[in-house]
Amino acid sequence: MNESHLELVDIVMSFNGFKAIEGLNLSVSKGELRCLIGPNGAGKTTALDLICGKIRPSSGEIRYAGKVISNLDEYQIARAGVGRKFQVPSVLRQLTVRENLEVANCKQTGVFANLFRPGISGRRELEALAEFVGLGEVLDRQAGYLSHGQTQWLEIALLLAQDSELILLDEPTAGMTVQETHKTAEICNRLKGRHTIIVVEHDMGFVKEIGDVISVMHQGRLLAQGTVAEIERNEKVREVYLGSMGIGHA
Ligand SMILES: Nc1ncnc2c1ncn2[C@@H]1O[C@H](COP(=O)(O)OP(=O)(O)OP(=O)(O)O)[C@@H](O)[C@H]1O
Repeated sequence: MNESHLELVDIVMSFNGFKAIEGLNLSVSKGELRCLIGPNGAGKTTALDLICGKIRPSSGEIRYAGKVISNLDEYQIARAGVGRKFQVPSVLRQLTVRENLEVANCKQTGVFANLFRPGISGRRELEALAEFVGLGEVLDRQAGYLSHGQTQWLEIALLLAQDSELILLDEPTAGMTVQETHKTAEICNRLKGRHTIIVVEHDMGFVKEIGDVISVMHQGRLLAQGTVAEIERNEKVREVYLGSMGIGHA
């Protein structure tokens, strides 16, 4: 767990002179699930945009699996194993769940290698993956007819089908019911150790369910980092984000 899988080193991101990220340093270990929290405008989504190559830093360096990726194009970073789930789903609504997974998986040779032992037929693996995210019963349903929660889980399954080693989730529970949020936490917890995951979230109940280490951003920088308990106690974090009532009430 100690090997650094992703490193952001002195990152600055300037939009026409406005510094959305101003000297961000972040290191995430292999197999770790890191929660990224902070007030609106702190730079969390921009940080994910930088990691997946949607934008390039004005200065600084991003390293993934020991290699500099901040000079690569988005498709090259995706090919290197970085998968991003956006707030707006990108599933193919006309296709079934099964077909969506097949499309996501078709370019890979090591079928679902991260999740399931080799030797199982592609069909079995695909079904096991659907089961893993709770979509086993709706494999042949058109994606356009899935519930909001199911659509989000399909998005996560698509990243797994692409064999993404580093998974970036931007507010995965937005718009979910309490039950759906809890189920998403279960999925995230089961992925720990097998994938490196960064989750940007405002739902502090969810963060508490999944977070081992939490990084708090404020004004484009890292304000604090630690366990849920440490973050809850941190005066600076309470001041800018959590208020005085504790993380459960943020
Ligand atoms: N393309 C852009 N051009 C100009 N400013 C931008 C751009 N993208 C982001 N910003 C600004 O950078 C700052 C950080 O935005 P970002 O979306 O990363 O914050 P965030 O922490 O994800 O906030 P939220 O929790 O509201 O999603 C904001 O002030 C935002 O307006």
